[in-house]
Amino acid sequence: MPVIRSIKGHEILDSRGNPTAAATVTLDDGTTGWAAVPSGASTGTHEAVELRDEDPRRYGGKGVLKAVRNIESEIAAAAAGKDAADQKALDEAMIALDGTQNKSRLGANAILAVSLAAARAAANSQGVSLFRYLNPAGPYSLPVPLLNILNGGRHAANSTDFQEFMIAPVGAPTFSDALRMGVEIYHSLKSLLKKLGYGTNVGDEGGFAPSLRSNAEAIEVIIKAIEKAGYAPGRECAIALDSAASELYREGRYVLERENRALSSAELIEFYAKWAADYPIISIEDALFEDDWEGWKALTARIGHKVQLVGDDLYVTNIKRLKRGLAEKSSNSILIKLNQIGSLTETIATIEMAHRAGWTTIVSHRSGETEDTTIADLSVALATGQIKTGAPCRSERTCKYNRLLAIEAELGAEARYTGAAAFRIS
Ligand SMILES: C=C(OP(=O)(O)O)C(=O)O
Ligand SMILES: [Mg+2]
Repeated sequence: MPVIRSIKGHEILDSRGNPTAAATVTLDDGTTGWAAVPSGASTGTHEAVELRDEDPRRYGGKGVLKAVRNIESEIAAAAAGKDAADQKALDEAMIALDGTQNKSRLGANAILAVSLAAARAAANSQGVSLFRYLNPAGPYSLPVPLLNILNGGRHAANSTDFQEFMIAPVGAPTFSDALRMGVEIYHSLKSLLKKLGYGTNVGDEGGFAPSLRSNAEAIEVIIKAIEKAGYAPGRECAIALDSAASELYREGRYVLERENRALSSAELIEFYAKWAADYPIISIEDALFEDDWEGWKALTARIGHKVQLVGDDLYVTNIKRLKRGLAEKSSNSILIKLNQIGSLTETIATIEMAHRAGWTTIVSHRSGETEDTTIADLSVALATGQIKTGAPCRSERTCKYNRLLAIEAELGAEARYTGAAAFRIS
């Protein structure tokens, strides 16, 4: 049983050029594990706290030296001598040490960096891949990649109101075929946008960010890109959205600037119902505001039988909010972001509760990412069936896709691609 000998904290940069926290855990057998924590832009109000410094002279007050100090002082002292492979005991000790509901004292970024680095160290010490360490018995499945090929909202200025237009290659036979399809459609979209006279600069997650005339035009150009790449929209490659509607919400209405209108919750639900009837949309995330519980319930009753409805800001990977969603039938799916809750143990508990209830789960990156690839292993280990990790370009996104290719190769004949079954809707 290798125990934790020491922990180092690091202030590193994320893909937006902002500082973020990382940690290295060293065990008494000499093995190490490193992990880094990403950072969101359209963060939910109910997320665990990302601790940042107040010193305006460093990174305009956005440094994470406080979190790093907490890793190296209090957390390191509490973790020293603990079994790195007893994830639950380690995470519970850090949560108790923090002592708050939202990890605001030590920082969810500090706690999560150590939580993940300890798991990596334990896997390295056992000489196994992280996905096998997380679930030694399997079964494993390769997720459907939800590739965000058109960025808007908080992730790209002057683009669509909705934040993410993703493609889901549900009809591919394997993960590598799905990724190839996604890449071909991404390049097909680029040439189509050029031909239409739109810009092909990219947003925070690597998707194009053109100044389109309307939100519907984004869907229409993506359908054309799927066809131009030689695939059947819907059957081979479906469309998934993340509206990030909390960012559109002003005084009880949803403001669509591109379309010069502000919709009530009921009107926006009808808007989605029409889109779901007109277009091959398989999934909508954060369709409504994070506290519009009544609206979510109505939306699920209206289109939940045929569209995956995913709560991101609504649940913030928090089991308490998920329980409310399950009781009220607020949606049929949950987005999983480790840093929304701040420990590996709590994240896994949330995924398992959702699966037990028959809901789907999507493991997700953040818009500010690092080269850490933990989410790829987590999606395979827990058979979440879907992963959201941006466009197939920019290394902080492709490292997750490349890790999934490596896992597929390691599994060989055992590798299973989830495909359309991941969505569990008719
Ligand atoms: C990945 C997302 O963006 P962010 O990290 O900015 O919250 C999201 O909203 O799903
Ligand atoms: Mg989201």
